[in-house]
Amino acid sequence: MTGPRGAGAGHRHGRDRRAAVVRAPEGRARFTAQAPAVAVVGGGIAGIAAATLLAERGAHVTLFEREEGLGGRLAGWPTRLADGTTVTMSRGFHAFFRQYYNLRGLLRRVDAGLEALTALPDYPLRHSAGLYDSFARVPRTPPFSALGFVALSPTFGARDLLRMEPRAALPLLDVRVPEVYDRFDGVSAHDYLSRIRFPAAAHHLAFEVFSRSFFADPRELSAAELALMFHIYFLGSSEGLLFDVPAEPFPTSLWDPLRCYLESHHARVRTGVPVRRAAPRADGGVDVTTDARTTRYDALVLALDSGGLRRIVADSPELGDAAWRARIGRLRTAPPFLVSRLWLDRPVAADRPGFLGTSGYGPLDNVSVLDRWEGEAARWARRARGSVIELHAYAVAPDADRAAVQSAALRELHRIYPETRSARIVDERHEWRADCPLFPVGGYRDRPGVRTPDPAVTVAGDMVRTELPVALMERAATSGFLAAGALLERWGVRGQTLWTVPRAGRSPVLRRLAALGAG
Ligand SMILES: Cc1cc2nc3c(=O)[nH]c(=O)nc-3n(C[C@H](O)[C@H](O)[C@H](O)COP(=O)(O)OP(=O)(O)OC[C@H]3O[C@@H](n4cnc5c(N)ncnc54)[C@H](O)[C@@H]3O)c2cc1C
Repeated sequence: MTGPRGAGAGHRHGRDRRAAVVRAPEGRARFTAQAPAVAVVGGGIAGIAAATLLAERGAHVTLFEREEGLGGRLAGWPTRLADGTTVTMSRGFHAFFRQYYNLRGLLRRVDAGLEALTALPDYPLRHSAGLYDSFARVPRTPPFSALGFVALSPTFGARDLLRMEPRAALPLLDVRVPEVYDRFDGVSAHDYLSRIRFPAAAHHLAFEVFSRSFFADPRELSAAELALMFHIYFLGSSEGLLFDVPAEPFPTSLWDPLRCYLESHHARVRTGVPVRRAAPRADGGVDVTTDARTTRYDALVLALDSGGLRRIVADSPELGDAAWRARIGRLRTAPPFLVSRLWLDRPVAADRPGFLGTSGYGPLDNVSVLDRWEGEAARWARRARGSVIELHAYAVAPDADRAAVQSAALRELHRIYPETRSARIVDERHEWRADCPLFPVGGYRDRPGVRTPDPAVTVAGDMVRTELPVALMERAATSGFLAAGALLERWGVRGQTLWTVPRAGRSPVLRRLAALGAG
């Protein structure tokens, strides 16, 4: 299925010459007569990707989203501040990495030059013990990226390097999906890193930040997910750890244009409409039930967060088979997380980066200065002569006192950017949610693939097994295209050409080294 870039493979949009193309099975360009009706449930990235491809091919698509707006975890909604301004609240900072080829392909449908995205120049990390790491000067092409990071990072001293257990680290040089799960899904990220004897400071700084970005404590996270992440973002791709962020709030930059695009392809977008149940029909179709009615569709894409998928499957006793239903029932959701946004009456120091990953600062995982990159926040900050700050705290204990966590995050902000101590909070919003998937040790076998026992029903979302090296938003987009493609294939219509970072270690030298580790 994969091969080098070639005719019909689509454009390679990144800089990595080894990025892999995944061609869809051959088929008609689109439906002509008698196009099927398809329901897509869930209006996050996965559902939007699936609905987009199906609608482009001429299917009659209805996209159901429970919330009032599209975007799922990247939805935005208006909120009125104490000073009378209406702004857009969201869960804020999301890094759109350069190796997110399929997500970028989705966005290019409405923004060919990706002008709605703006680059952040660095990904600095700071530890409370005083260590500071930066990826800005690190070369982007492996293995120089890893070597450069080690050479430039104050977290790797010569003594640390000598203590490391290189043999245990070698498999990181040749990560393949799904083999990485066979090998490492039974080990926690924490135990694996301890085995490598990663220098404690680097462990805290780089890996804890990474692992917590998966909303999990490293003691719970599968080492396979961590190894995969290492491959995608670091050793397996020459795009580097560079990323972009939307230059305006998510609805303006992303969802409003994509909704128009869907509607221009005759898709019906039904926001504020939760789907309650689905039931297979004897004629091969599926009945989809909302609070108002039950409607027959020829096929169904379930593009939900893991809790939403569990709920619908639990309430739809005829869907799939017993084994599949049991696996869905075992899917887990990561602990709650907090996104706090503060509108302050004074600016932060001019040299503060737009985004800073943090470690060792209590519950705080990162700090964004939103007005550095989001137009709406920048306009508010200019008018108020202030700043807009966002704090993220992931993997919070479910029974934690939430007000205390919010106060602790603010105290840590004061430590990191002391000039904020004297700032007055003009207004603040605190979003507590728990809708990210958890990838626990040994959990891979339970995660659903795109296909289900019922050929008329497919699944998409960032918890789905795609057998490709993709994660987070890119897994959502990729699985959405694959879920739509699996339906199109049945009807002899072509799916989406996809791209991924290389599907194995990049160079023969690294692969040979990795083979030593396997011995
Ligand atoms: C704070 C935060 C920061 C993040 N940062 C990054 C980052 O920097 N980089 C990155 O790549 N990823 C990041 N992520 C992860 C990213 O947000 C997700 O991977 C991605 O948005 C998942 O998309 P999805 O479509 O799979 O799921 P979702 O966005 O959760 O979409 C599922 C949709 O289904 C809807 N739904 C549920 N039940 C029903 C129902 N019964 N009927 C109808 N609709 C229903 C939900 O309302 C939701 O809109 C971050 C996530 C969070 C929360």
